[in-house]
Amino acid sequence: MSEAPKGIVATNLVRAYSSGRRLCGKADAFRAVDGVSLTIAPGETLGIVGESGSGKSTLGRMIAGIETPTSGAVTFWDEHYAGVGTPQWRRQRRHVQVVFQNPAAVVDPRWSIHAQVREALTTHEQLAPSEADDRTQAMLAMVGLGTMGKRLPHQLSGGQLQRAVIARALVLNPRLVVCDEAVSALDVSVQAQIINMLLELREKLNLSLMFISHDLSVVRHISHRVGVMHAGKLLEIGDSTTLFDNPRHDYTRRLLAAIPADSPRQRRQRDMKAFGGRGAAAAQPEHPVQS
Ligand SMILES: Nc1ncnc2c1ncn2[C@@H]1O[C@H](COP(=O)(O)OP(=O)(O)OP(=O)(O)O)[C@@H](O)[C@H]1O
Repeated sequence: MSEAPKGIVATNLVRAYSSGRRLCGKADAFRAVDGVSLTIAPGETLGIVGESGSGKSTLGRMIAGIETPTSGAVTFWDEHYAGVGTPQWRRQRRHVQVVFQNPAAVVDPRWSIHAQVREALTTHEQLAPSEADDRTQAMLAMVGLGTMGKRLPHQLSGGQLQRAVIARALVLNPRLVVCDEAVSALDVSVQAQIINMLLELREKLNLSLMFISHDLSVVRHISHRVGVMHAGKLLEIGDSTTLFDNPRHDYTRRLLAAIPADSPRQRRQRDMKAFGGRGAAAAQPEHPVQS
């Protein structure tokens, strides 16, 4: 019997940047990410929270393989990331996709969304034109844009455009999607629709998700486990319910204090209303990894 897939394993990741100052004649460096180790299992959603500047996006970029760590390593289903730009890296890139906050910034305003999703697919796979069209259409239908493929980006709402960007990421059948503030720019009701769609697709495609967000209630809702970043370090990481109900660290308690204080019942009602009653509990990861 083959061994169970291992997902993502990050070990002691450090990313140092120059602070722009010189100390005793030497360039001074600070660590945006400072010794972070974590795992994400197949099918698991790991939420990452922390104040602005705590290193969440830098960590996400290293996990996605688009930023090279100063030290430490990421293995992706047992393979180390190859150097950025190498042929091996290009092969690995299709398995990990990133969805950022502003969809308008990452689409080509002159191309229809069908053309953009199709192009992502045909860049990585040699397909007969009709098969490329069929798979593109099926993916657009999966994100609720089945009738909108011919539209240009400016003919879509912000939420529809983010769906198109998600379709472009998922058409390659990635194993991991890093969502960096992926719903933060959207209206609350549209956020809930996109989150519900991600939850459905996560189950359908057995996706691993790294979900970086300032919005703790969304993170709580979508994540199996949550990590708290502060000044480049992972202060604590654990099961979502335990971390939110019983944080170990003072900093986490202060961060959680920013969530509107409502009772568990009110919270459930709010979640039911916004998310149709589904959440992290709806699907357990295939191979949960304990940190
Ligand atoms: N390319 C870079 N060069 C220099 N410093 C950088 C670079 N990228 C990020 N930083 C710095 O690293 C630190 C962490 O940044 P990062 O964007 O990872 O934080 P964040 O937690 O995602 O913040 P936010 O929630 O505001 O997006 C910040 O102090 C930032 O200014």
